[in-house]
Amino acid sequence: MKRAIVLVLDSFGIGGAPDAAEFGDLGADTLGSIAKACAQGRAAAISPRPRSGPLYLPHLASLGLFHAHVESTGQPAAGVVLPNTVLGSYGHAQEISSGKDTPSGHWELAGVPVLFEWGYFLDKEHSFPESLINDLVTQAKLPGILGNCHAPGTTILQALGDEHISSGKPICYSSVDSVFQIAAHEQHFGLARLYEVCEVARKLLMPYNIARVIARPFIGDSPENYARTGNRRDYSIAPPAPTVLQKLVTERQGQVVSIGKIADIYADFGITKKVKATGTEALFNATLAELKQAGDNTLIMTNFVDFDSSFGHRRDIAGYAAELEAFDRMLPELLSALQPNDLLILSADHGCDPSWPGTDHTRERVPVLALGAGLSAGSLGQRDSFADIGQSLAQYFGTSAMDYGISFL
Ligand SMILES: O=P(O)(O)O[C@H]1O[C@H](CO)[C@@H](O)[C@H]1O
Ligand SMILES: [Mn+2]
Ligand SMILES: [Mn+2]
Repeated sequence: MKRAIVLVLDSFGIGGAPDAAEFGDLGADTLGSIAKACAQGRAAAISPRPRSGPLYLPHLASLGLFHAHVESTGQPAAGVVLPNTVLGSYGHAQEISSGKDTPSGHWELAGVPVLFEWGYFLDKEHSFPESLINDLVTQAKLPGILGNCHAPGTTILQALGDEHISSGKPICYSSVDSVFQIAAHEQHFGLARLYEVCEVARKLLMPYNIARVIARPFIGDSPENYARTGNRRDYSIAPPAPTVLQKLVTERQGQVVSIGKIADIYADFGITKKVKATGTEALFNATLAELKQAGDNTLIMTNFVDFDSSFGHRRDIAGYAAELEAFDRMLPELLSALQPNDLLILSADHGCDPSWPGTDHTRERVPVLALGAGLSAGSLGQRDSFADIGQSLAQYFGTSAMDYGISFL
């Protein structure tokens, strides 16, 4: 029986990208920076997850996480003792896609790097062309829009949430990513209405080559308590070539189970079942439940978005550390549910170093932690593309080969 589980810890980079300087990210290292802050006593948290002291990830360590990090950066993570033996194969992968965004990272993981340039809204103010705004206002029957700038998604709610509610104008914003994000209140504006507006925007943005429109619904009644909800929805374009997910479905009649926002990121291509869940525990439990009932030729792929959206972009080092430690505590249950021929892969789609200036992603290598399917314990070394994961999955499931990547199986 062939079953693979791919866990994408969104934004969990391990430094060391050879082209980091081109992105202004030389020295960015999500894991290393978190470990350093923890070792220096700068990452204590009280709520929602109390933590203090050195970063404690014993199960990820036994899968080779810190070994991979040392090989990626040449620096041991602060305050961490490397285990003498590891259970699985570990390596670090660099990205060949042009961007450090979520679709690029995920598509490359699935064997399809993004070698073209996305469109971007580069201006930090007045970011969107007037004709685009006019078309959106007309076609989606809006009284206008707010925002029209680069912004972190939480602070823009504090600034414009009240005006949004009183005017009925959605809040449109972007970042260094190829995104058009639309925030609107779930009750006052309406969730279904927000999704409709996003669909109109998705069509209008096709000529601009924008990777994603993102619906950012929120709740609350004042700037102090406006909060985004789990009803976020990402509208991606189709991957530029068939991913390993699609090949598994079409060539092997396999099943691909999306947990969290995976289906959104692949624009539903190659997905046979979608499971939504909000929060790291719920995503993890959904993964476990799917694993327990998965049959032959099944790929379960989960995106753990909170690392990125709740902690990385928020530059919340203690929160990121606490979330990693919580994830680590969940791992044994998954490891014990694996059957001998199952293939487990843990990786990430880009970095988002919470100690880095600004609030954007950081260009980094990602961990490749793999267990099962006859892999022996030890280093997989440097992987020249995230696509090595896609190629390995192609080999494992016996699909035709991907155009990119070298299998580590
Ligand atoms: O600040 P928020 O809304 O979380 O936005 C972040 O999320 C988007 C997708 O990763 C990026 O554009 C980034 O800026
Ligand atoms: Mn991401
Ligand atoms: Mn992000």
